[in-house]
Amino acid sequence: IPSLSAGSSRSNTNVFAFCTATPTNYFMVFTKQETFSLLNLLQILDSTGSVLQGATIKKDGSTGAIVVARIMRGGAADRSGLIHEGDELREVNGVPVEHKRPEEIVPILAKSDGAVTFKVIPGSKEELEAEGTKIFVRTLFDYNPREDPAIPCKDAGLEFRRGDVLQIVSQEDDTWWQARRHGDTNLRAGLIPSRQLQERRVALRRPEALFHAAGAPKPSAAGLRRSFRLSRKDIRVQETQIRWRKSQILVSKNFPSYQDVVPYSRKPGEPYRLVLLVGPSGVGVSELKRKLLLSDPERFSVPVPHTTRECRRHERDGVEYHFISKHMFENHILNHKFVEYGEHGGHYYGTSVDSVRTVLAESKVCLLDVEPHAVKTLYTTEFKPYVVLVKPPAMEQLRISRRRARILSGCAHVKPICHFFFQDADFEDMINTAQTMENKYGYLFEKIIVNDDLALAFAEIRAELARLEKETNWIPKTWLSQS
Ligand SMILES: Nc1ncnc2c1ncn2[C@@H]1O[C@H](COP(=O)(O)OP(=O)(O)OP(=O)(O)O)[C@@H](O)[C@H]1O
Repeated sequence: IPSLSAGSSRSNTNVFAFCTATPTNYFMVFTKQETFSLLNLLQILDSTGSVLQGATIKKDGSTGAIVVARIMRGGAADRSGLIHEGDELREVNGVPVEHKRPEEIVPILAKSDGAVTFKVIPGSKEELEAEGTKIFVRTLFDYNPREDPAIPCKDAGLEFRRGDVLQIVSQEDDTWWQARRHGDTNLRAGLIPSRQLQERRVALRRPEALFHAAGAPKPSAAGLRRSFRLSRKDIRVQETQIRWRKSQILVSKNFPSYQDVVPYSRKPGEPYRLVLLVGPSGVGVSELKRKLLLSDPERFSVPVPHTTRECRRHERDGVEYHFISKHMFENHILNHKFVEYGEHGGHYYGTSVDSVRTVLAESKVCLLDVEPHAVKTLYTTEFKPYVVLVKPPAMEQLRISRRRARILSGCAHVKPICHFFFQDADFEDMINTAQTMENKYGYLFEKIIVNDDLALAFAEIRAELARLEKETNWIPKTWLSQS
């Protein structure tokens, strides 16, 4: 029997039968058309006995006909090229299905012994060519089709974890897209909720961040930062807390579900991506940063902060700090030169955008810990920030791991003062703040690290940063348009 291309199978010639084999040993047989060109009898066999693999059916609301709702990209039905979305099923194994519901048809298919015969009227809808148009997204939520009551077919769903990169292979349906996990050897696509569906679903739920806002603005004992040198150290604590209060109430109206991404590989000589560490006060951001710096000072560095305080005898301008006048500092503020700035003990401290550029120009990986609202300033093509959220573990683990840890408060330039052990209230505050950060800024975080055991958290972040240099990165598509 001559092997025909999939496209020619839909021609209306008087084909009696043909057979084609795919790598999965999948066969299609067309028999003689019964009436005229549009009515085909299609027999599908496959070696595993599963039939119509990779397609879903539905009852057409207006005509009552059973139609093929979706062809899963890369699945057996898709590869056959013989059955298409919109095709009408008239018979299955000789049983008329016109007035049946889809759930009544499934048992007929299940009873089949390896081969099933369909009588199909090809639909008029032409398949949109998805080939060649590669759309990639980073997922911003976990999805399990088994737990989704709305999905039309749980078996056709694609499970994913937050942060996975998916290739979207079909967006023809407004509510259910088809996607493949990037790098997955399984070519068959799965159903995922479309952006529109997911964002509408989340918006309809009560936003958790709003929920937390009710009891949120509780000043934290761990609220003070130590310095600007090796940690975020406090920057106008009170103002930050006020800002947080507002931001918790003004929860974003958007709940991004997928972020459009494109592959990116750093070219030799190009600066490294800026590494931004974000996390609630006391969670261990400074500790992780300090460990990274100590582990490889040739590779990692931090920007030199600015201050208006006096230079001490052992200090050198441009090493510990850039010492500048109050007038100049305020000028820099007005000219938006700082990523973050604050006041402590009557002096200003701040990290300038230029000091970040200086580190990157030295071909080092620049580590910077910032409040989440400051990330947006650096979320540009120039810096291509890799943003990590450091989260606390659950209360029980916090109590155990921080048994001997002390809250570090004060300022490094006054010598770190560390006196208080963490209390449950500090842990609660840490957990709530991390949750609020995730709710509000989740789409910015490329990696979330839970800092339970310090050694493990450090090993994880170090491995992640090493991976970043070796593997293809996925950066927001918007950064391309900026350049
Ligand atoms: N996983 C951990 N296990 C035990 N102790 C930890 C862990 N992570 C951090 N710590 C300790 O918790 C305290 C606070 O950590 P750190 O100063 O790094 O927090 P931070 O996130 O930088 O907050 P801040 O900027 O307010 O100082 C320190 O004493 C640190 O040694």
